[in-house]
Amino acid sequence: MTESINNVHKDLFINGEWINTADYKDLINPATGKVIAKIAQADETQVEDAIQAAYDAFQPWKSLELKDRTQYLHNIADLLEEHADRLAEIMTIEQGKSIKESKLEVIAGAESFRWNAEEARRLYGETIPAPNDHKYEIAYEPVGVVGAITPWNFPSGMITRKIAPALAAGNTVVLKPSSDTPLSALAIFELFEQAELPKGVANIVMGSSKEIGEAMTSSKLVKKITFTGSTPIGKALYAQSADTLKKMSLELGGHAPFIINADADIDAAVEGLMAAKFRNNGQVCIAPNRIFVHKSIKDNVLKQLTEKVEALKVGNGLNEDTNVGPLIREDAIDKIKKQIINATDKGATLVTGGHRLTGDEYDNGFFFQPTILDNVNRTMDIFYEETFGPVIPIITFDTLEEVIEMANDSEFGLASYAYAKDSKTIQTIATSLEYGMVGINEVAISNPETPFGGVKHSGFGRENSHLGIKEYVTAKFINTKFL
Ligand SMILES: NC(=O)C1=CN([C@@H]2O[C@H](COP(=O)(O)OP(=O)(O)OC[C@H]3O[C@@H](n4cnc5c(N)ncnc54)[C@H](O)[C@@H]3O)[C@@H](O)[C@H]2O)C=CC1
Ligand SMILES: O=C(O)[C@H](O)CS(=O)(=O)O
Repeated sequence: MTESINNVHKDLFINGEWINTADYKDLINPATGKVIAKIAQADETQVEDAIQAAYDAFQPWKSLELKDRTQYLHNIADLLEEHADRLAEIMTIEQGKSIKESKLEVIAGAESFRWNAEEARRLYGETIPAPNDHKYEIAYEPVGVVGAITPWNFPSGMITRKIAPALAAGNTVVLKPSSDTPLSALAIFELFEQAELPKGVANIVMGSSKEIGEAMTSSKLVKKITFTGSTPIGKALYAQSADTLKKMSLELGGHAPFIINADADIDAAVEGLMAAKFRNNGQVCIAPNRIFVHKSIKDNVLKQLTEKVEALKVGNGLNEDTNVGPLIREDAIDKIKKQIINATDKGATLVTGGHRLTGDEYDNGFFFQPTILDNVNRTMDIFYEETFGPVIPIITFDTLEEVIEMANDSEFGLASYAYAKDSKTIQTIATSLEYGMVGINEVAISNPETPFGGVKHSGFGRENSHLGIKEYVTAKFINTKFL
């Protein structure tokens, strides 16, 4: 286990060189609570060096012939696939998720590099009808240096879905990965080095989030910030970027409603809910967080769900039979416990779970029982706060109008789901939900081909798909008069 961790670089990668620092910070394995590595912490000058390196690399990278530029991305995709087992092990050790999920995430990252390499070749400009002696054109041009700040819940996927389109469109990047999961990012950068990506095209700095965030947002050289993480930090970065007027993509919190209508296929709904809710132990911004069940089918749904939840195997993600790993940190357990206590104090029923798992089997890891709460209502914090953990709150409803109103009663607007059969009901739900994504009788809503992103306080901008790469270009209008 320690070999894969020991062999990863722990330093900054700036202008094609591994750079050490004066300060190194402990990294914890959430399944054991033990220190597994010491990670370089950049000082202010080193962050500026990374931004400058990306700036210097921009013109040559942007000017490469497209087939040459995209070949680098194809090579990176090959390397990600080749090293998927090692990258997955590193991810599970630092983040906790099951090894199967980690491997799928790395493979999806390779797919992201391939998709964007292909899509870069279709970043066609446009011509607009113009007078005979004029030509009106739109050309899509890369924005320049991109500052990317990523979270810990998808330590590899969040990086690949940002860096792949940025590089494909001709930009250069400075990445600040989450301080909870830097090793997956560093292992990816080792592959960039192996792919002989030109110096400065991709740089990585770890250190104080606040200081690096401030350096990126205040820099005149950085033209775009792409961020995935919590809504308060997203808002802070938005405000900080006002002075330099950066282009931004913000993929923030979610609080997905999951509606099970009276006519739903209950087996399919329960299966979809289990898959979406317990992926990465609920630490997913598109995880179902408020489960609205029609009162006529509640008992049946609850029975099936309880059996499945109680059968989940919680443990170290490295064990092949683990379904659900630990939470990321101690404070994640505190947040969930607080929501559960608040809900039960106000009348919710604890159907199963509700407690931290301790004892030899769980080391000193951050393990929590998969939990179901019944009789949840709007007086409870869990109705409005993002949970980011293995808790299923059940809320019953009577009419379609009532459930749509409740589902939309959230400051968030990222993902939403509904299970129903009647086509008019489906149409009403799909058009009425105020969310960036709606899954109908389906929970797989994140693919390289399809747009991912939210509305309201879940942020703006889209990742993946033909829209995702457009977030990394500007549209230039060229008006030529022929003399
Ligand atoms: N949308 C999503 O996928 C995510 C949502 N969250 C939500 O946020 C809650 C808290 O999780 P955290 O890890 O604390 O999220 P966070 O928003 O603090 O962390 C996300 C990233 O932002 C960085 N960051 C933190 N403060 C910053 C600052 N002042 N300037 C620049 N970068 C900064 C972090 O180092 C990390 O790289 C979770 O419980 C969950 O509700 C967290 C992670 C991902
Ligand atoms: O939590 C997220 O940011 C996403 O849900 C990850 S994924 O579902 O697109 O893989």
